[in-house]
Amino acid sequence: MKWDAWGAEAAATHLSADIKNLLVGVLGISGDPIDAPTADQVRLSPTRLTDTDLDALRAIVDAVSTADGDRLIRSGGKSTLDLLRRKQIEQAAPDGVAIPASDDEVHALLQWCALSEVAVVPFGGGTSVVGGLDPDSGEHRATLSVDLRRFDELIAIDTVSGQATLGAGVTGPAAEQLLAEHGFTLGHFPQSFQFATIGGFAATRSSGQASAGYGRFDDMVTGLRVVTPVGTLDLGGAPKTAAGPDLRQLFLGSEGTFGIITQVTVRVRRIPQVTIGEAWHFPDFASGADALRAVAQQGGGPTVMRLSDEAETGVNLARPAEIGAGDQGGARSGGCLAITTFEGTDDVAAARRDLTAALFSAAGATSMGAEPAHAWAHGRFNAPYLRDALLAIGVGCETLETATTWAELADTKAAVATALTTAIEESGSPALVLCHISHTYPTGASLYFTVVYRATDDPIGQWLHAKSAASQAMIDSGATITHHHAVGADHRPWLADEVGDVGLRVLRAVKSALDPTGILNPGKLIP
Ligand SMILES: Cc1cc2nc3c(=O)[nH]c(=O)nc-3n(C[C@H](O)[C@H](O)[C@H](O)COP(=O)(O)OP(=O)(O)OC[C@H]3O[C@@H](n4cnc5c(N)ncnc54)[C@H](O)[C@@H]3O)c2cc1C
Repeated sequence: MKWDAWGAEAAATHLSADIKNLLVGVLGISGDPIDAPTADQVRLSPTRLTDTDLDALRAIVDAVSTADGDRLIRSGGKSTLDLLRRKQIEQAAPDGVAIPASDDEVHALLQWCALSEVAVVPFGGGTSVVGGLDPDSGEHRATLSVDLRRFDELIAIDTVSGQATLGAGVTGPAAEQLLAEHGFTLGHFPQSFQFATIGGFAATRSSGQASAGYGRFDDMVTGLRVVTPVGTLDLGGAPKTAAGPDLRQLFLGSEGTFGIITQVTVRVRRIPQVTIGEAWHFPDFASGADALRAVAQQGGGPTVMRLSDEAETGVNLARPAEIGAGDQGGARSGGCLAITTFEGTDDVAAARRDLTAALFSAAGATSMGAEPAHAWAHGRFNAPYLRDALLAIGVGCETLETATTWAELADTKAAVATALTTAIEESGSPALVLCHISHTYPTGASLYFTVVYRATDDPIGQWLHAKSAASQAMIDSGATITHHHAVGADHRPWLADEVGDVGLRVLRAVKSALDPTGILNPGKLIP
């Protein structure tokens, strides 16, 4: 993973001259590259760990570093805010990095940190988009990034029950590869799939693009091992239990503030025999949303089901390589694009497709065939590279998401889009706001927004203003502050609105029981 951008070096996207000219015309940018330091030019805050600290840490773990390169790569996640910070000369970073290899080492590290007043930021794939990896030391004297990459094994697989235990540091592709050797799949494909980890998915309640068929990551988890400063919990076992509240739920979404997840047991499924892709054209977003609701409420439908609004359809966001080439490559004008996939045996996938097609057709959809769905599947992990190319020429680009009930969906979409547009326009730039329905449930859906605008001389302040307006609009319209990106530092000011004062007291009580000195991920999740 690059330190200042998304993804692998070789996979960078370069904007075509046509797109650049379009952006110059629409946003009024110059098109020239903006200033950004190389890694060598960045000045990190000096480490506050002493030689005595490092000796103590190295007695616990053999991989401990205070090298600038190791600290820089773990100094944040991959939100636009993070990437804008990476363009500054002076940057904050954790004071050191430790890479433990066993539960015992994690426990010893936590105990040493608690005694030594050193904060701990658990680090998975480094793909947080909510400030979950900010090197915040809180009340403590230093910050240690604890990287889980050595927890990289398939620990066990039970092919009879359909469940597998994976180390927290296993990445998305590694998990699929390890499970495929036994004929199974996890079916969790967030856009950050290539770099994010099993532990990170659990810690943030991640949701993947195939959630209509496989569920969210928290639906897949059957067991967890969590190491805390006061001891280790092994949770899960029986498929369901009435033995009191489900403690696994305390740790799903705990974002490294209650403990470090070292193993996750997940429900896995046999690799499907076939996957059919099909795209659909709806006359407008309202009819498309009604159709997705009908399918989600009926059940037995697609594995992937998403609907772009008119603006997103118009700019071709489903095909990052062809942005601006006209909707669906010019095949149709107006309306909205929906993408579906269906899995199973030949018969099951076909039956699921037919059930969905009947409801879609009744809502005015026409099939566009398989090709646009294949194009989406082919390019679905590429869009984040585009953001880097935009930021490099002074175009702001960020995504944010929420979820609400079907009854409130249209109002929430309008409120968030208006808040974003108004806030960006107040900064002096036009705003292009795109949206799609990314995850569906019988009772509601998540809305995923992309906003593109001209960055000002204060791009961080500009984005914080827009993000704050959008977050407030979500809360005011009764939607959640986050459907799957988590809370981190960025959404923390709105958590009280979401869970109430008593809810916050419960979370604080749990934290103080598990982490009495408050070393775990200060400044995240709990205000
Ligand atoms: C381009 C892009 C696309 C994305 N698309 C999606 C998407 O489609 N769906 C989605 O759900 N999310 C998405 N995300 C957000 C992000 O990928 C998820 O939140 C992911 O689950 C984070 O996993 P990670 O391993 O990278 O964790 P990190 O980013 O390393 O950490 C995330 C948080 O969890 C904590 N943490 C990490 N590992 C552990 C552990 N083992 N124990 C305890 N705490 C831990 C960290 O301290 C941090 O607070 C996207 C992000 C980017 C940059």
